[in-house]
Amino acid sequence: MNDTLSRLAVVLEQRKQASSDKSYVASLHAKGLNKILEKVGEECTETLLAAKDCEHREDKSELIGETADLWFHSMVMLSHLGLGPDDILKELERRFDLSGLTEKASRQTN
Ligand SMILES: N=c1c2ncn([C@@H]3O[C@H](COP(=O)(O)OP(=O)(O)OP(=O)(O)O)[C@@H](O)[C@H]3O)c2ncn1[C@@H]1O[C@H](COP(=O)(O)O)[C@@H](O)[C@H]1O
Repeated sequence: MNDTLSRLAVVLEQRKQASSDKSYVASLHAKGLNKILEKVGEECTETLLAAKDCEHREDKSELIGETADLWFHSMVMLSHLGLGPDDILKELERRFDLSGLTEKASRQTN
């Protein structure tokens, strides 16, 4: 697994036991799944707006920042539900070399 993702996953697990006053991640876990999903939704919208904004711009830093926020909050969501980046990476690995068009066609014949 990517080293940064795996290190972040370890920190997110540790933060389940941390105090909400000292940790943003702990405060999200304490507020519960609905709050976490609200943050994922917000970050998703902000990412879409940043992508649209930077389409014809050289500087893509805003999109990079918003996508990092989205990935981070998605990881908190997964961690809250007992999953981690390795579960998602395994699924992407399974799909490797499987054309999206072939996969779609196989669903339509079933
Ligand atoms: N990668 C991140 C990360 N990315 C974004 N954020 C926080 O996510 C929040 C994003 O919220 P918004 O942009 O919506 O801004 P906001 O208005 O402050 O948010 P709200 O008040 O609406 O919740 C900000 O507080 C950011 O600081 C992150 N907070 C933590 N991490 C990682 O998680 C680790 C543990 O963090 P703590 O639990 O805070 O120690 C850190 O060491 C980092 O590695």
